[in-house]
Amino acid sequence: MTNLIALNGATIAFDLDGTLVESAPDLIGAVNAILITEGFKPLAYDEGRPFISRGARWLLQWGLEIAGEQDPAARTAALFGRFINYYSDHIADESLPFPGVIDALKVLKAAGAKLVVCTNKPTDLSRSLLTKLDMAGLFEGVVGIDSVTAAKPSAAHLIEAVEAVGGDLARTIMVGDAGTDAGAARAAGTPLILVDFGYTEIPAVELAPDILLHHFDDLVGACAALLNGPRSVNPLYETTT
Ligand SMILES: O=C(O)COP(=O)(O)O
Ligand SMILES: [Mg+2]
Repeated sequence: MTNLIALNGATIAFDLDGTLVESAPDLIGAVNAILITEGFKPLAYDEGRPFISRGARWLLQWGLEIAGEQDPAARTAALFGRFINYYSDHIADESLPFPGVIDALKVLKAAGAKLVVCTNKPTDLSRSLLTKLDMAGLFEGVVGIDSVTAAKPSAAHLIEAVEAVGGDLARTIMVGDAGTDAGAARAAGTPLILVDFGYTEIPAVELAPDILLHHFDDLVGACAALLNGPRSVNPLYETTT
């Protein structure tokens, strides 16, 4: 594949869980490790995956609730530290980058775009996951929930992530999988690309992205179209396969 494309001055901000990385197996695996040691039935994969964008604490509480715990909030508070320790030790046992994402990120970077991770996962866990998957070097910054004044869907998260890498909000695109990402992009006034294979209760198409992505092979073209406008895409973007 050959791509001739200019994205100098652009910043592409990426959600992590469900967008860059299929992290559901290890997140749900960690919930289940805790549930099982506490004598509860495990959470079925399909009962957990759509809700991951609500965060790990919510997922653990959900697992406890549907297993029959009478006071899931209090039990979650008691077990959350152990859950995080377990997850941290198993963060990349089964998690994998989504197909085509690494090649797409390399092309965007080579074209001059700054890449930043804008995630509601804590920054240290995000860095650890990306390092273990050999993806950390692709990003100029990793901005987790603990590194910002307000998390997605607040605009502040996206704005501060762009600032962290010296980017320009007016030349930024948000790429995500869920309502939190859509909310941040809309609030910050940036274009929005959503993948349709991530973790969301509301189908991505119903969140009205500017572009709905079915595969990362289409990411570079989508970014070029949004940043350069349809008329300038053809001369700048050339693909031969
Ligand atoms: O772990 C979470 O809370 C969700 O993370 P995300 O923002 O990368 O999807
Ligand atoms: Mg996500």
